[in-house]
Amino acid sequence: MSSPSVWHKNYPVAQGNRQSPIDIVPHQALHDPSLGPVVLNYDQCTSMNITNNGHSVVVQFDDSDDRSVIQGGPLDNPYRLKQFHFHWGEKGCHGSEHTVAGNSYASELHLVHWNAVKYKTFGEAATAPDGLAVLVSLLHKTGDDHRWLHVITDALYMVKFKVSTTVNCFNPKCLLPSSLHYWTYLGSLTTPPLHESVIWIVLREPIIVSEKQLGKFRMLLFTGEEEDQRIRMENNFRPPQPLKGRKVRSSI
Ligand SMILES: NS(=O)(=O)c1ccc(O)c(NC(=O)NCCc2ccccn2)c1
Ligand SMILES: [Zn+2]
Repeated sequence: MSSPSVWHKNYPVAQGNRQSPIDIVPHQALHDPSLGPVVLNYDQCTSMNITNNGHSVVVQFDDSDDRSVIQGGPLDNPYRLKQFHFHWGEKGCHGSEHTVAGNSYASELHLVHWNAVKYKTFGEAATAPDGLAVLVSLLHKTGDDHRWLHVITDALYMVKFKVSTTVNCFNPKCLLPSSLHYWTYLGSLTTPPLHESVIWIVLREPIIVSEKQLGKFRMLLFTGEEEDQRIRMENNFRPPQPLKGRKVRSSI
């Protein structure tokens, strides 16, 4: 598992001008009245499987048509939902990738979408400046269980190693906060290949999850069943990157 500090050796774009994540400073964000609400049209049944890919746990969706899309807000086209995944720490309130006024959260959910109007495949979109849109939900650890996150955390024991299992009819809308107020800025993938192709939409309101639910993410392994070394999957987050003059806009 290579660490973020050495990524620039193989991926020079790691030191580029629109890298993610960033620290969001709310009072420095520009309120842009032209920014409308984000609209989520997620079809109930396009989820397919949940996979431990050795870097995170990913729920993949059928993106062969426009049944599950995000549109509006900063987006000029509808973007198709392809997958969602999480980033988390090893304890406490560290583990999110984006921070807010220097404060990090215990975990962060990324809902990854691609611009299927302008590009033929996800791979092509992933290298285009307006190719991807990632919707972010910050996970705040307090006490109570999140009533829907357990659907995911209860499946994690099945993907402890680098394997996949099916997940039917999971609508990720249930993992979002009640308010869809957001900050938005132009950035990149937060893992190699770090392509600068992401329009980031970070929801302001965190969702509340429990220590128990977070603990289930931390029992995942980076390693496969056949490997003799067992390395716990934790701290799979990149720290905030330089803003390099970018403006963060807010929807309210
Ligand atoms: N974290 S993120 O920016 O939302 C994001 C979204 C879609 C992606 O394909 C990726 N990156 C990704 O899949 N990279 C290939 C697998 C990988 C993941 C982590 C480290 C090294 N390689 C990141
Ligand atoms: Zn991510």
